[in-house]
Amino acid sequence: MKSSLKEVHVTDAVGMVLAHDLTQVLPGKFKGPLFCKGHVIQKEDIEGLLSIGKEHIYVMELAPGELHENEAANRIARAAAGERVTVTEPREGKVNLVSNIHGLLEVDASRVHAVNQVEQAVISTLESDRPVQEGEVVAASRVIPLIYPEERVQSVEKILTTSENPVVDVLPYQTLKVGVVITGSEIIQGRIPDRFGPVIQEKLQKFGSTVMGQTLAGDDKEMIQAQIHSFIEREADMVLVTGGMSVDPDDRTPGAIQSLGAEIVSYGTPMLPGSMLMVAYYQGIPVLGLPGCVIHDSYTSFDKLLPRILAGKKIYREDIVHLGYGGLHSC
Ligand SMILES: Nc1nc2c(c(=O)[nH]1)N[C@H]1C(S)=C(S)[C@@H](COP(=O)(O)OP(=O)(O)OC[C@H]3O[C@@H](n4cnc5c(N)ncnc54)[C@H](O)[C@@H]3O)O[C@H]1N2
Ligand code: MOO
Repeated sequence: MKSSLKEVHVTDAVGMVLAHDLTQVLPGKFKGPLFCKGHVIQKEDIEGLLSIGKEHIYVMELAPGELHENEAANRIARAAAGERVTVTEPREGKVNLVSNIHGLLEVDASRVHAVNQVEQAVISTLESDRPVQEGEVVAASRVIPLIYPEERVQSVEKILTTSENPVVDVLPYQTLKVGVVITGSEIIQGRIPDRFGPVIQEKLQKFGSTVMGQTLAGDDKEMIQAQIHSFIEREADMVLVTGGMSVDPDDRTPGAIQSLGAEIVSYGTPMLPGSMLMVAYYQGIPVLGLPGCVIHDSYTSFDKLLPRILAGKKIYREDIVHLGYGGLHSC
């Protein structure tokens, strides 16, 4: 590095980079750093420096082509952030990316990996496709040394901006009208009360969507199909069919969805619980078969996929395949 030290009067030092830690000594009370090496001197620091007798300090002069860690981290964060993400002020060389909304985090993992290949550049994120809250820190950037070559920041910026899609953004949830078809002879005959409806209602409400209606179909394939059709005619944005997803002769849900002529993305997922889930699209509308475990397991493949669907993403076979790795929650 070509940076050098220069002695300056503190009143001329605003915006300059402190070259070493500055210790404050309050006899009998405190001894410790007032400012650390690398601190960028602010106007409001001057009085504190003068009050401990520091009229002159050593500052670090950056040579052309060198950046202070704060500026480097800031440039990386800005190049990564999408429109629903706010970049915070640098603190100790780290910049946070904060979600502006309650939504689904979208991270391009391949570009994150590529940035982290650049020597001593860091971008760290939460996992993609995860629900995040407004104000939640979703990613952070930094560089390792105090002084960092600008050309490396330029390489990072190039990687981050290779596509017009940002590397880190948050998708808002859409408000969907959801039709619910409850299967099971024990429910339609009133032998046991329905427990699926309230669970679904609560799960949808968390993301701002609503149940437009709920019907009972027993274990009758034609009735299940007719009720799915009826919801779609009434402009449902999604239909959920509950129960009857397993291998017993009375489990009619997969067959009913299949013989509608729906595009079946998957019957079965490699996530436990929730392995008996079906994801299909009929006339472009998501139709899901929900296995019994959704009632009693708090986190299943349905909970994993629902936020994606509500954020307007289509579920592909590859998304289902990827549920297995890290997808063992219980069995
Ligand atoms: N031989 C196999 N058996 C099972 C398998 C398998 O692969 N091979 N998979 C197991 C898994 S995993 C699950 S999950 C369940 C899937 O169950 P279903 O979706 O078929 O659920 P049902 O049989 O319809 O119901 C299970 C249980 O929950 C009660 N239920 C269902 N709906 C409601 C409702 N709306 N309200 C209240 N209670 C409801 C139902 O009465 C049953 O007691 O299959 C495993 N078996
Ligand atoms: O679909 Mo069962 O789906 O894992 O508990």
